[in-house]
Amino acid sequence: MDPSDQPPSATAPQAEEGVLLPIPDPAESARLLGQPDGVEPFRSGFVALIGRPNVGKSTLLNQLVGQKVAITSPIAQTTRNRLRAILTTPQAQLVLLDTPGIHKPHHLLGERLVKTARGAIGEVDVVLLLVDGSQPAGRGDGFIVELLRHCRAPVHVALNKHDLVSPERRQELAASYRELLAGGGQDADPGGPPPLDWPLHPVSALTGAGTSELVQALSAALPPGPHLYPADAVSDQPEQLLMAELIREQVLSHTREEVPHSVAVSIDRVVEDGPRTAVLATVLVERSSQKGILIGKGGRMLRTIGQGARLQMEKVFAGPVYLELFVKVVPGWRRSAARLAELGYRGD
Ligand SMILES: Nc1nc2c(ncn2[C@@H]2O[C@H](COP(=O)(O)OP(=O)(O)OP(=O)(O)O)[C@@H](O)[C@H]2O)c(=O)[nH]1
Repeated sequence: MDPSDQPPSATAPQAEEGVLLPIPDPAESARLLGQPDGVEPFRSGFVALIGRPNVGKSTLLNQLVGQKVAITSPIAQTTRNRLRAILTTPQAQLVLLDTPGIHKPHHLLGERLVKTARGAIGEVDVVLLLVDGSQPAGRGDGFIVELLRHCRAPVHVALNKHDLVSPERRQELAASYRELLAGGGQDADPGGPPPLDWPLHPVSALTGAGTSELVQALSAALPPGPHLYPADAVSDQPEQLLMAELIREQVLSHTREEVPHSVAVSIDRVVEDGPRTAVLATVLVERSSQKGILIGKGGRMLRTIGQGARLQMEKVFAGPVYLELFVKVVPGWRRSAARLAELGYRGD
């Protein structure tokens, strides 16, 4: 007999039946987590920080966790790796994913940055869209709003850099973002997508103004849940990655446009040498002219970079650091997928 004629066995999966999952009920979750009645449950979860380059994502992360976990720079596209910063309050634990600014990719590294940012949106409990609130809403903001329109997680919008704006102008700027979310205000196409009611939060990542209200709103949007990391953790980033980022930050702040986008740092060795940590690292550039700039006259530039990075490392790792820096020319490293993967710039 043809096996396909046989009746299905009792244990065979019944594909057509499907499974009905219960809709999450916060009160029920709180009860299961052992929360007494009337007490707000502890909440925890993942928050993706999304925004155009240079809107202040790294500055906000550092401000929220109260210490340096991400590098910042006035040059766009500083953030390359997805970083988890952890913020624990008495009410909640927020695990924040820093994502590279969303922009149009120009080369392989650019494509990976965008892919990492898009990937983060699908995996989180809340999305925080950060915009430069010192400027009216523009087309770039519209692009990201459309990207986020169908995301499953609730979206909150932080209007950053409010310290740069006079109180009168703030209303005007906030209105431009409200209009963007509403679908273009009076000119809106009646058949267009429905308006979005994402909450707006004015903040200054630089001064910290408005950030505690923002944390409260984000915490309330998380599901009830336990601590995901120890309460005193601020980052799950491997130490060596942070060391490399601190060196890259110094390169970005001491050199001009000729160098920044073509620089990567690899940490070659870390040795615990008594009370101090010895770090050997290589700065990779694409052209020998860039190597010349980085080393500087009589090695002066490299010394300045090394000194700055060492001081930052000593702050972050709370102890003396000995840092030795090398510079190496690797032509076209930005375009080489294998080299990117080796340096930890993952596309997945
Ligand atoms: N005045 C002011 N400047 C800010 C604020 N937040 C960030 N900045 C500045 O804006 C610049 C960019 O900040 P970053 O935090 O590096 O921006 P980012 O969004 O992480 O940038 P990418 O890594 O390119 O995606 C830096 O010069 C910051 O000092 C703010 O609230 N007020």
